[in-house]
Amino acid sequence: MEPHELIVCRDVSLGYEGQTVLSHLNLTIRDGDYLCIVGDNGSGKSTLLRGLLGLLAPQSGEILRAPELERGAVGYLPQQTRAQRDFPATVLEVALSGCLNQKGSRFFYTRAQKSQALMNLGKLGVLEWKDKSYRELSGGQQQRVLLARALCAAGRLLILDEPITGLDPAAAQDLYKTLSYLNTKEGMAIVMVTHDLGPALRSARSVLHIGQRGTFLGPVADYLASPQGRRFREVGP
Ligand SMILES: Nc1ncnc2c1ncn2[C@@H]1O[C@H](COP(=O)(O)OP(=O)(O)OP(=O)(O)O)[C@@H](O)[C@H]1O
Repeated sequence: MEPHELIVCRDVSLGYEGQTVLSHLNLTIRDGDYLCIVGDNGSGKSTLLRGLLGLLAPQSGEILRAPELERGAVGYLPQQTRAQRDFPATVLEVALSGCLNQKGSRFFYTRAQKSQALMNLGKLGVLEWKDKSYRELSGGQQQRVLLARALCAAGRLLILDEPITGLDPAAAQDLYKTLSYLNTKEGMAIVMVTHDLGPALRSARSVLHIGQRGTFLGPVADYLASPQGRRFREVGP
């Protein structure tokens, strides 16, 4: 792998127990990339994220990861479930749990990890709630805390699975602004699965569209001119 490459998928097929969901995918994620993954329900977007994260082994082909990602330095914002919304911990504890991968066998978080968690809560504009109970926050507020948590884990890459689900338009716009800031000012690579194409594509650089009639991978402008992208334009916002 080249030094600026984070994840390289070579001719990768992914699926479950004999069923192949994605076939022969070639994809490279590099430092500073901002990739949106789009496609119909059930097309395999979350499956691909599992592959990128190393949670699902490819059926064929190979997925290479930069060494620091192998050690867990990926920020991951999964789709939220109802049960997670009720998590009994303070906002700071939730953010700090993003540092778990770096904690090793130590029982306590270090002072540096606490400062990092506080800094990330500050970046997301939720520092004032640090001692509040997480379960008492609204969905949008919780999403910001979870993004701060993901940032605690992220070295160079953030992976997000439908991050604006349940957010009102203003909260969604705030989230996109934050992601743009992290990408352009801090050089964080972002890979995001979304159904919210219009606003998402305004900040993304490239698109992977997984469709029944084949995949598209390329810059946003080329996507919008492609058959898949044109279809989206007809039905999109
Ligand atoms: N753990 C699993 N075991 C077996 N099959 C699965 C599993 N997870 C997903 N699938 C199947 O893999 C296919 C792709 O699912 P996936 O969740 O990756 O799609 P998606 O594009 O993320 O969908 P959505 O837009 O609805 O979130 C579906 O047919 C689904 O039923």
